[in-house]
Amino acid sequence: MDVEGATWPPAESASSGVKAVPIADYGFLSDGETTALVSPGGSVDWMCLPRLDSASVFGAALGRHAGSFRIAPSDVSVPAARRYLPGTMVLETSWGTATGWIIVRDVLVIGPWRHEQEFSHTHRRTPTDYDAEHILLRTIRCVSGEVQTVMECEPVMDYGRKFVRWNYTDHVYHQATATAEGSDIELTLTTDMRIGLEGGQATARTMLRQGDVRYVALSWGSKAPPLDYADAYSRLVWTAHHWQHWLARGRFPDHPWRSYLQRSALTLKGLTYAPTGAIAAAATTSLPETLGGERNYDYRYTWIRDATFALWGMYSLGFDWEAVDFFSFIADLAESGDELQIMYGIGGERDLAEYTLDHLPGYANSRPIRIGNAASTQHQHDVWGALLDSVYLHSKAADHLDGRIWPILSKQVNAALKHWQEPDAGIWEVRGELQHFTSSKIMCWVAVDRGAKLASMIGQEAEAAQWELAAEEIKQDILSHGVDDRGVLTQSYGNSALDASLLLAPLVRFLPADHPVIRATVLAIADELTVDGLVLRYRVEQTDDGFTGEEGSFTICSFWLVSALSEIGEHTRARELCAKLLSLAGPLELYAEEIDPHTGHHLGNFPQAFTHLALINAVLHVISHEDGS
Ligand SMILES: OC[C@H]1O[C@H](O[C@H]2O[C@H](CO)[C@@H](O)[C@H](O)[C@H]2O)[C@H](O)[C@@H](O)[C@@H]1O
Repeated sequence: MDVEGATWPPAESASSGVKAVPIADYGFLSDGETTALVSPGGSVDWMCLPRLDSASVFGAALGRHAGSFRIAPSDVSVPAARRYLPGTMVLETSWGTATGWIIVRDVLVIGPWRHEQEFSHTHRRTPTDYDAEHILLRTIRCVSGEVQTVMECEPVMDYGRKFVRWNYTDHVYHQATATAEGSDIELTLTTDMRIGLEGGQATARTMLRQGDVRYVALSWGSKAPPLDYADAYSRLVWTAHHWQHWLARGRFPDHPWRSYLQRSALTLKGLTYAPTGAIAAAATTSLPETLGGERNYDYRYTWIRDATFALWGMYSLGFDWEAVDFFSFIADLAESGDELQIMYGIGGERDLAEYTLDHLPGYANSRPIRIGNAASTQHQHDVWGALLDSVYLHSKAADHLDGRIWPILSKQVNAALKHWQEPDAGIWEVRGELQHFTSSKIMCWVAVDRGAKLASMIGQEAEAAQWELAAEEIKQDILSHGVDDRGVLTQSYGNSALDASLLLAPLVRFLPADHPVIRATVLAIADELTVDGLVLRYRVEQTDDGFTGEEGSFTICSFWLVSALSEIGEHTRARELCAKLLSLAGPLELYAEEIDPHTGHHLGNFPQAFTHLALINAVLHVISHEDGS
């Protein structure tokens, strides 16, 4: 962790006096298998190996003794500038010192597909042309003057519990390996700097002069690391081009807000676990929703809801291959015969039993740190609608429904029909008493409505007619029990609380956007469920969600409000809110789950798919109105 926070010196750890890095100041790296967070101070404070949901090897974001990997000038802790190389996931940090300037570039390396002689042990989807190389590469270039530069690599395996032992290899002073008892991970550090081994730390200190270049590669797989700068540089360039080519597949409007759309698309792709097609909800666990509070969860899993909504966002930008992979992931799971869970491990694991890590202090002393997620065994009745809607969207455009998917889908429609009258934990996964959540019932309507449309698309007319009738019955039930005296959709049957999940009603076309119930609901949420214009999920004092403490505004809900305001014709309000939300992005245009409406600080796991997918939908809504379409 940085000793000085860059733009936000917030919560101070009582035990250490060290300031936490503002969550949204982290840079996000991904190779489609694992992810990393890099602080403004040049420290990799979060990386889990070999998968993004494995135990961390760098865990300083949750406790400064849990491992970090820093490259920076010896005497400066705040960089001059940071950016992604345009259209890529290559992070560039520029450092100005009293004596000169260096530029550090960080990347998780992707190279050409390399399983030619033997099958991959992890990939289940159709092979692509590219593959993660399992290398975290950091390059340094001195562009003027001279700069004393330090590298400190201190991994601690198993979330900071297993200290490593370093050993040199035959590449004298230029390569060393790190292992820890009880851990399968072997790390190899290769560099053209001279490494010293000090306990659990591999370090280098060197004076770089104008024109000097250096690299450091940390690798953990079978692919050989670069042995010289030229090789390192060409791998960085290959990876940069890979991201740019991927991005070029999308359709982005020629608009000042384009970069937010592009960063969101890259982030969603970066949260995708390429071997299976699963999309993780976020790259982290237990970044807190309230500083010092207990609302800390593990998001490194794939929720059907989050992932299918993400595909919705990607689809609007022209990306559809990711959907094919994700549907195949779902098909693998569904064909095993068990009921569809609301979430899975990114490798398809069903058991995500939750436990806490009590040895870590947590981000800004926010405890507990949770691994696993107890919500995985919940009944959340929106899940069938989320899946059906996503498949419908993709099938409608292609005018084709994959034969493998149909039996799975019809099973989900029947599940919605069987359970829609029962209470559930809802889209917000409350851990209090089950309720008749109105938004869950709306999503059951979505499941049956889309099921009917898909059935008709493939000529199953009898089923289509039956489901159309059933969908209408659900709709009438909602309108009879889930609307208050003001004509506003309520959080649950018989309870007049507001809930931002009802902003989905116009977005999923439950009722036409000019219907009085939709207009009243959107305006009530805009006026009564906001703090400084930012939307809360619900009022914590009105909702038994099973936790204590406040939470910030939920950014997905604020972006949903932008889309919903657009839908009901409140274009000026929609645009103003959208502009405000974009102005609250992190310096690298990334978002966590929540924003504290009083301070603008980002809270919760990071970067979060939910926020980025809703951003895409909101921005496209606003831009399409500007275009007059
Ligand atoms: O509010 C309590 C719940 O918070 C988390 O769930 C939230 O994040 C999920 C992943 O993005 C999202 O699908 C869900 O709609 C959100 O409410 C947490 O994962 C739950 O365990 C927790 O009960």
